[in-house]
Amino acid sequence: MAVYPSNHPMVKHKVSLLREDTISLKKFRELVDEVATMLTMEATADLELKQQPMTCWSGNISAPVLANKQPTLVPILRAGLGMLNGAQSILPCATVSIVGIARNEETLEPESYYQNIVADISERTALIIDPMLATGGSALATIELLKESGCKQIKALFLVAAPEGIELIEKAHPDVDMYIGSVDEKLNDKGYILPGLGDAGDKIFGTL
Ligand SMILES: O=P(O)(O)OC[C@H]1O[C@H](OP(=O)(O)OP(=O)(O)O)[C@H](O)[C@@H]1O
Ligand SMILES: O=c1cc[nH]c(=O)[nH]1
Ligand SMILES: [Mg+2]
Repeated sequence: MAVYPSNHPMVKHKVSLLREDTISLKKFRELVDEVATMLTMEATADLELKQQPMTCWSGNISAPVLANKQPTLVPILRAGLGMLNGAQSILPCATVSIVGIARNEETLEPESYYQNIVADISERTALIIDPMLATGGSALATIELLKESGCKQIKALFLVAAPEGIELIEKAHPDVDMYIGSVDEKLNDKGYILPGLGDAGDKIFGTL
């Protein structure tokens, strides 16, 4: 298991811009998309390659291409959809396995309402995408669902994560790698990340 907080200055800069209280819907969506793209680059830096013979303008060569099927992207509805375009810009042939989970805002427990996992999940790395890792309950439920479905390798990408959520995932699923835009300070008494972004789903979809 490894936790990879991004060290890229542009990721840090853009996550800081996302925190601006008066940010517009358009700007929030654009920044979510941009940071998702950069985290996907970081999370896919170890994709396996194989040498493939091909005919090039200068003759026959052997060139590196992906050795395996592209990952399946796993957006956790709703907010995870905001990261989908950015992730697909790096992985244009990635399949999409959608998981619908809403956190019960009273109990903070994840409530699952939809799932559609690709049939060949055992042959693909799953990249969970969700802007927020708070208590970790939603990510934990998603990881368990993916493993029950036969997934053998899971990575999870979050724009902002609380230490509480990271610890929960680390303990329960030490084989899952986490790529994080910013590790924030803590959760407040309502389970929101501080300083955080507020409710990411509401900000992406304008349901504030
Ligand atoms: O780590 P947790 O404590 O489980 O909280 C994080 C979850 O909460 C948010 O989704 P939310 O339930 O608000 O649904 P939404 O995307 O529809 O807004 C967020 O996008 C995560 O999925
Ligand atoms: O800070 C938080 C916690 C859960 N969900 C969010 O969107 N934001
Ligand atoms: Mg929400």
